[in-house]
Amino acid sequence: MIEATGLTKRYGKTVAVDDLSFTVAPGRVTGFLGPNGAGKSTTMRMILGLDRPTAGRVLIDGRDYRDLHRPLVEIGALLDAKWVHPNRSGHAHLRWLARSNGLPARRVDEVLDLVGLTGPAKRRAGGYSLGMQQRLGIAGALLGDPKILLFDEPVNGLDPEGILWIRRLLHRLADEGRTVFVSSHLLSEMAQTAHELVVIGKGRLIAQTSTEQVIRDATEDTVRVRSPHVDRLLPLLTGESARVVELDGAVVVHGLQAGRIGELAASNGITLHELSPQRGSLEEAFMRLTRESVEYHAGE
Ligand SMILES: Nc1ncnc2c1ncn2[C@@H]1O[C@H](COP(=O)(O)OP(=O)(O)OP(=O)(O)O)[C@@H](O)[C@H]1O
Repeated sequence: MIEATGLTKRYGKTVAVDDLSFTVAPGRVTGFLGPNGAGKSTTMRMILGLDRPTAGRVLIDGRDYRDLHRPLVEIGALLDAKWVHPNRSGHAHLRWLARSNGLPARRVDEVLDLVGLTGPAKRRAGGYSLGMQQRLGIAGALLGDPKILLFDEPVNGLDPEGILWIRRLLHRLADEGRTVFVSSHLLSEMAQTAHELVVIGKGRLIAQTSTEQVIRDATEDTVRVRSPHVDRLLPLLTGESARVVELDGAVVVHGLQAGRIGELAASNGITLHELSPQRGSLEEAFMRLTRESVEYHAGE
């Protein structure tokens, strides 16, 4: 469990994190979302004791990071996959990490196997692809078999197979009862990966709830309808106070359920070629929620 209370970080006049309170529960994947500069990395650094809060605090299973006796056993993190000496092999990097944290050497082979990096482990890390670097970073986070895991942009630059692999890994870690906190700008991926979301903008909390609820609250479900008799259908829909927008030869209906539209069509002998409920996306929800918090809009 991660608990942030009134967490605040100022750099001179910049308020990077502003009175932020949230909790990250075990057994779930919690996504950490926010526009560029929202304060996600700063928050993660404070969780890991790499930055000292100006005010407020963040606790890891009830304790401050600085009070953890063997941090890697309690909390593992991937903050920057490039944080590896380029001339060291992946294996040597992990062995050094294990030794400096009092972890057994056999754990190195275990985590290399877990992330599928056993083959190239003896090659110099400077020659690793981005995907291999991410896997090595994740191996480092898993080294101490911690109950809490933090991943900052783990799918950054990965190919579809790598992204799918990360999604499955995060789900497995959560299923094992771990606390998994992960930031990403890939919203379609987060919609499939995260059970819960913490959304911030300009350092402040915008939403903390389930991914489904975030989408439901910030978007409107619509129904897409195609019919050869649109002219007869439209007055029936607007007669029930629905709002209709014609788009690409179809009608997008706001404010009326698919079932009711089907009933109206059937009882009036109107043929339908399509009747498909459309769910709002996390992208739409995110845009709406963070509209006020984006520092720079395109075209400015
Ligand atoms: N060491 C620092 N000194 C001064 N300002 C900083 C420092 N680190 C971060 N900031 C500022 O704090 C704010 C939050 O930055 P942060 O990197 O935490 O955001 P982020 O949500 O991780 O952004 P991104 O999605 O672009 O990675 C930004 O305005 C940034 O410029």
